[in-house]
Amino acid sequence: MSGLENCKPMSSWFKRLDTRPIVISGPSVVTSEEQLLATARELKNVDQVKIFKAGAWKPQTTAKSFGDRGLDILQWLNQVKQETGLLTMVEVASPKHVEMCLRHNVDILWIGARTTSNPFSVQELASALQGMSVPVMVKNPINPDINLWIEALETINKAGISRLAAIHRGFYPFEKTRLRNIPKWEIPIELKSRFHNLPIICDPSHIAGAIKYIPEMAQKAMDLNMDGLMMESYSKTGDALINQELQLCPADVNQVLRSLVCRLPSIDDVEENLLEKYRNQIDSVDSQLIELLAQRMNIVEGIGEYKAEKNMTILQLQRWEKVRERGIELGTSLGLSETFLTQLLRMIHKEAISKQNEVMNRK
Ligand SMILES: O=C(O)C(=O)C[C@]1(C(=O)O)C=C[C@@H](O)C=C1
Repeated sequence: MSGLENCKPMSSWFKRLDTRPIVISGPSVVTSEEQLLATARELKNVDQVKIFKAGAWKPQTTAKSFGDRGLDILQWLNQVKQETGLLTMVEVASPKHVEMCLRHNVDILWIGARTTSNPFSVQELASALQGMSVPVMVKNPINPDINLWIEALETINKAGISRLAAIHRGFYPFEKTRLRNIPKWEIPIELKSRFHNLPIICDPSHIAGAIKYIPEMAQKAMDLNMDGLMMESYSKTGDALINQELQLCPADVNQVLRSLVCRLPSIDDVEENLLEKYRNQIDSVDSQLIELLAQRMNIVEGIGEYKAEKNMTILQLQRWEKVRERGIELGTSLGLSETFLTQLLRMIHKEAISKQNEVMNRK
């Protein structure tokens, strides 16, 4: 593990945040004071919701309406805070936003996906945050670029922010998929394995893009041991301007939360010995798998030398087809999925080709 070691667990950010999952909810865009307050009042009745979020400045609005509207919303949010006791959270995209939020006692700031994608904007925000202690959450960039995400988190952290978390909201899909954003769960998993202390929140609303997929995405986030959920919601008494298709009403947020199964990250009793036993078995099988792969690559190198001598091409399509068919037949008969086998064999073949390339280039 390196960097971001000083990140504090969310339970220490504010007293109220000692639950799991920590739930953040609120409207994507604020249409009116009544809608904002009605949503907050209804969310107050949802036990697990601790943080009320609202977009005070949205890229959809015109430049002129930014400042005026933002200021109103920040004042309404103060009212929400006093009336409901919920913590408040606002997206910031410029130093001016940071300054206004801090002046109006917003509890938590978040940096949106589009801003994270731009290191210059992140640096400007970091300069505005220098010396402040406000907690900040950083959404993943639009593209599945983990380094860009890490760079943004580290830039904010270096400005002195240790109450820092990442928000996984999925990635822009180049092809149309069932979900609005491609989750690429391996990216937040990689982030967590590199930075153990960094809390990660999942935004199932933006990943799902449709209400019917939100529970499935929220459950997946829980199974990956994420710290919390950020869900779009609005009171039916008001109209949601944008993202209607993914906004739940507070009662539905409650429903999603109640249907979640929150499994424990580890257990301390006897069963842990059983888990330890399974893990030892896995370690031993993994070692064998890797040794066998190394053996296979040695043989592949031998074939590479033979091919170099006989002036044969590296790629042997007919043979590769046979290898693939044989592997899939054996694997599926043993209960492995065809997709998994196809990917695995393809990777092995790719590595074999690059090994033989090395051999040929050595000659
Ligand atoms: O059989 C060969 O000619 C090999 O080099 C081995 C191998 C493989 O990895 O199985 C690698 C490359 C070929 O395209 C076909 C098969």
